Amino acid sequence: MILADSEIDTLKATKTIGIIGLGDMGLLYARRFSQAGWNVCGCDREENFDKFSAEPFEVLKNGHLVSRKSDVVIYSVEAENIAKVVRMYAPSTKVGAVVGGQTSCKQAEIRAFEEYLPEDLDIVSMHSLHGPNVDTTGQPLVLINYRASDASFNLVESLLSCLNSKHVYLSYQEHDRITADTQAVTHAAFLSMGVAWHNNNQYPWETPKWLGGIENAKINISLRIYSNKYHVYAGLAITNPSAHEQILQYANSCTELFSLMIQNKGEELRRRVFAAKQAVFGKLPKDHTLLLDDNLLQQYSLSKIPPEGKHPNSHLSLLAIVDSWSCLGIVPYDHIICSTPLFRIFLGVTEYLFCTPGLLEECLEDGLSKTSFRQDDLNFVIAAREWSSIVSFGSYELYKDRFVKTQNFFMPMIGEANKTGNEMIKTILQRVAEREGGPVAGQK
Ligand SMILES: NC(=O)C1=CN([C@@H]2O[C@H](COP(=O)(O)OP(=O)(O)OC[C@H]3O[C@@H](n4cnc5c(N)ncnc54)[C@H](OP(=O)(O)O)[C@@H]3O)[C@@H](O)[C@H]2O)C=CC1
Ligand SMILES: O=C(O)C(=O)Cc1ccc(O)cc1
Repeated sequence: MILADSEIDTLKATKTIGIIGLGDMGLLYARRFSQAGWNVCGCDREENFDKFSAEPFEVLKNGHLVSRKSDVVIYSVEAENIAKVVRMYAPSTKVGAVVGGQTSCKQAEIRAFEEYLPEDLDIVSMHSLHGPNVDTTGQPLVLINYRASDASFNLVESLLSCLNSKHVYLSYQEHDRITADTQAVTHAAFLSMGVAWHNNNQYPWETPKWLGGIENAKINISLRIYSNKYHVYAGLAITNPSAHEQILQYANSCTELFSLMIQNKGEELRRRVFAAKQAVFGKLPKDHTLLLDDNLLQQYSLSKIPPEGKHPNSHLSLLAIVDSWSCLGIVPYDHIICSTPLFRIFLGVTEYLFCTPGLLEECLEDGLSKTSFRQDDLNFVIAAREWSSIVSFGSYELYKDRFVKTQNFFMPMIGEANKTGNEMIKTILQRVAEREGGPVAGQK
């Protein structure tokens, strides 16, 4: 429960909030809490201490110093490091404090808390379902009351209320299941697009094949992911066992649909894709309006060449996501309350392809009869399989190696792609907010 303003003012005057890990998300939280009038302290690795001298909150040398004086401690470190870092600082936690974390998959985080925190400490975890450069207003923020008194939970919820996000209450198991369904597969698709372009030695904005709004969305989001730190995506996929299954299904769906196309098994392909369409989109109300359309996305192109004509495209990456949702029994609309901006865009683009009259038939026809996309689709299948095996090996090193190679390939365009992608996301999030009648959120 969010407390009354007067009660929050009392907490602000008496409680200290500690953030361990002042990277992108930790800094976002520390700055926002401090701007809202909370007493905040934080730390990063000791060797980074001097980087934070201009921050408007107290920066300490290490997590022991943060833990011993803070009434709320939030760990905001890499998923890969969570157990190691919690083990280090947990014994220094102040008596009576409440502890949480920001990692994107909660199983490993909760295990670390269970194992290393003294039993009398409360645990309330959280997850902001957006990146650090997105306006927090109206975005989903998951709160997990794992083991806490009402007073501790209310303290954490009241603290987080200054972000103006939409609070979603889940168990950690529900959280991990939903984020595997939404984030992990979304990332797998966009990561695979990047690797396929890289392996084909192609910058998609230089190739007239990738024309039009849907293609702009694919390119901008893929490059946006490759502009980030690899560990965010690695941690989220590797630490979440449900994600392995989803990503494998995505790779299998890509392989099987592509096999049907190259064998020219039109009837089987149509039957399978239309059954998937029915499973995923069949229950949408008659008056459902599409979130996205090709015209809206047309303007967000990285290409210097004016668009000319239309190129056939099988849209294998989008056919495969609907097929995998259908195979896994996932109805993505059930998870909209927990959606990240990228998931909404992926769903929006997919919905556009599947629900615009005639478009799906056209792309299946292209996939079956046109060969101009075969090489790209083959590379896409290989890339999806590669990501699936990297995740199932659970190797951060392999993940990093694959990610960074493709990141380097796109480096010359990352700055411009981020600018265009930011504009695109801003427009889309405004559209989401208008549709839902909520507060308008967007890119900062
Ligand atoms: N970025 C995103 O879009 C989102 C990320 N998350 C999750 O939030 C967490 C943080 O992500 P993000 O901020 O992006 O990542 P960053 O890499 O930007 O931040 C993590 C920070 O923790 C620091 N750190 C590592 N070990 C310690 C330690 N022992 N003591 C203090 N600080 C330490 C790191 O230092 P160094 O770099 O030197 O190792 C780094 O500065 C991750 O678990 C991520 O999955 C959640 C929502 C969105
Ligand atoms: O929107 C997305 O999917 C992102 O890529 C940003 C992101 C990354 C990790 C999270 O735990 C939450 C959001």
